[in-house]
Amino acid sequence: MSDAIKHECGIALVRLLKPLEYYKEKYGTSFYGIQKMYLMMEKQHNRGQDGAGLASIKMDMQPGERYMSRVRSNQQQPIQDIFSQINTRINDILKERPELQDDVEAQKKDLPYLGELYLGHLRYGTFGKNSIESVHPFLRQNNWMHRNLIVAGNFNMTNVNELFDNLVRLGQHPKEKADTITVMERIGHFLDDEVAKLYKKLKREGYSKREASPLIAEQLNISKILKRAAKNWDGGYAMAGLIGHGDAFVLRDPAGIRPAYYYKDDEVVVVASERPVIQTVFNVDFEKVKELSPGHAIIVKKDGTTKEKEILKPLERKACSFERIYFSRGSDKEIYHERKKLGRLLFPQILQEIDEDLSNTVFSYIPNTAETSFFGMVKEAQRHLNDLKKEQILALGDNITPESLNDILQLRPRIEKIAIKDAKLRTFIADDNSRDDLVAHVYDITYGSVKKSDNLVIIDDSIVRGTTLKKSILRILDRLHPKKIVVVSSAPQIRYPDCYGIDMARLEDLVAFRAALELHKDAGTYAVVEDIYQRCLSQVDYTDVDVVNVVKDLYEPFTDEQISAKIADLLAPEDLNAELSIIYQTVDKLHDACPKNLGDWYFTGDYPTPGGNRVVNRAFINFFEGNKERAY
Ligand SMILES: O=P(O)(O)OC[C@H]1O[C@H](OP(=O)(O)OP(=O)(O)O)[C@H](O)[C@@H]1O
Repeated sequence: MSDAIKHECGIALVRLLKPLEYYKEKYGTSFYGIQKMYLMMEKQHNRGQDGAGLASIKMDMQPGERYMSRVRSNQQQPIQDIFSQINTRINDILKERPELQDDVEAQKKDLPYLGELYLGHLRYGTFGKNSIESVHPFLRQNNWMHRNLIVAGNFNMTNVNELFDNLVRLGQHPKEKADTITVMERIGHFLDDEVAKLYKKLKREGYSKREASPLIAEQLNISKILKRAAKNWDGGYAMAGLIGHGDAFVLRDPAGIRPAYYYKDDEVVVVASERPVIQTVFNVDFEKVKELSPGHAIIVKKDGTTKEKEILKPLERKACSFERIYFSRGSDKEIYHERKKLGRLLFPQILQEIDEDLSNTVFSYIPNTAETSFFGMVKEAQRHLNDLKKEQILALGDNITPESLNDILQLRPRIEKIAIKDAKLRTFIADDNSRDDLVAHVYDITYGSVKKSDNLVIIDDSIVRGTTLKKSILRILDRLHPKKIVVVSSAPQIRYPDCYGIDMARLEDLVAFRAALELHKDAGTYAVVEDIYQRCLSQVDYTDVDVVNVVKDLYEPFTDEQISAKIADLLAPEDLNAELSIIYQTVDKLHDACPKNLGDWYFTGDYPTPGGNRVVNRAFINFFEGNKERAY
């Protein structure tokens, strides 16, 4: 599997429950659905910037009339690109045929993309080629309406090879080994099977082929299809699909690794990867947007009946904590508080690192995601200073004077905007090849904000490969000549690869892993590396449930602090003048801050699905053998 595409990361689904005339009447436009899709996708651009795609379905069309459309783009600004393609096509037709302007029925017939059901996708494709073929949604077409399948997902499977072999065993001949194709073909296979069974049943009941078609669509049991299709999936996913006649579904993985939220009223059913997107676009309160339960699917039948159904037995909930720390937009009510708390909880470690010298310390953050945890960190600094002030004021007793009081009250945390990000891009989700150069040039600095006697505390949400620090931030901070730079990470040390959708694939890319290797070299215990390799090899033929993550043993002898100190050594440019230290969040405090998202495999090595242990050991084998392939 050398060039498969991974990390498909944002979905949006809209089902309009009323006829298009209703929206024209109420909202002044029959393009209501398209407009909402644009907003839903735009507001999730944090989840993927390499590609975007949209598919639409018109319901109840006559034979010979087009009812499915799809548009995809892998251009620079893919969301804008697909919607400008849609607008151009629609406007061109409207210009030629102005009589369509107010005739919704004719519009639906003759304008592309104008339908009742929409599925959008944003692609975060950090691996493999960014060709248009890798952009979702994917189509599996057929002349029977109810056999058409459109799939888009935020997912990553750890057992693609096994799933592929299963398809071959079914007699299929898949054109690619990529998990998207594998997953779609699997759903497609059971869709076909279900359709065939229904047809047989209806035939027995005396229906003709033509009469059977709408009845098949009506009786199609989506949850049964999903149960059979997803039985052997091992991974993290929010898998969305549309069926040609108008059924729709979104299925979430049983450990709840990938996120999915939905909202329903009498006009729409909406599903998205992030809650605030739905809140803003449909103007609804936090409480009205539901989280899709792990192992469940939301299924919207063509007649509008909407149900959340258990498809797979839920596993222990391990929702991805990196969603909360970095990946999601921080505008969600809960995520906003969680990020602030992450910053707050780091303050005691920071205070120690700066010898409690708050007068000579400037606080700042690396834009953009860390801004919220910065607020939390500063609020805690304020609270700490208030306690100090209280003590000092009380200690003054009768000697209190306006001047002495003033001196005390003047104490406050010094905060500055130090680092500036020139581009709106998220570098982490930029594709591997261009990232280093991007990181090196994307940040700039505010001069004149730090004195030579100052500590500079700068918080970032995560230090993964350390590229942002090494290639850019540390050098530019050093130009301000602080005495000491303290980099604070609101995430714990990332020690293990992710295999469920966030791009942390190669062990040797992770700076914590490189630090552990160096510590073993220093301690004369590097032989453990070969030993771990041998133990990884010895498990290659085990079934997934029996595999143990032996890479944990690499970190076992060292404390978090030792690893952090070594990371600082590795990341400090040789000519750095300031003293450098790095502080990471602890895993316990992360859980305290984000209690609903306890998925922490990249920090702890505790994978929520059996496939994870195989992946981490494979990643170690790849590292040891100098094999640049990804482990899943
Ligand atoms: O250690 P590294 O491998 O360099 O990765 C971590 C960095 O990448 C992310 O920035 P990004 O530019 O993606 O996004 P942001 O502006 O939203 O923080 C993140 O916020 C860290 O700064």
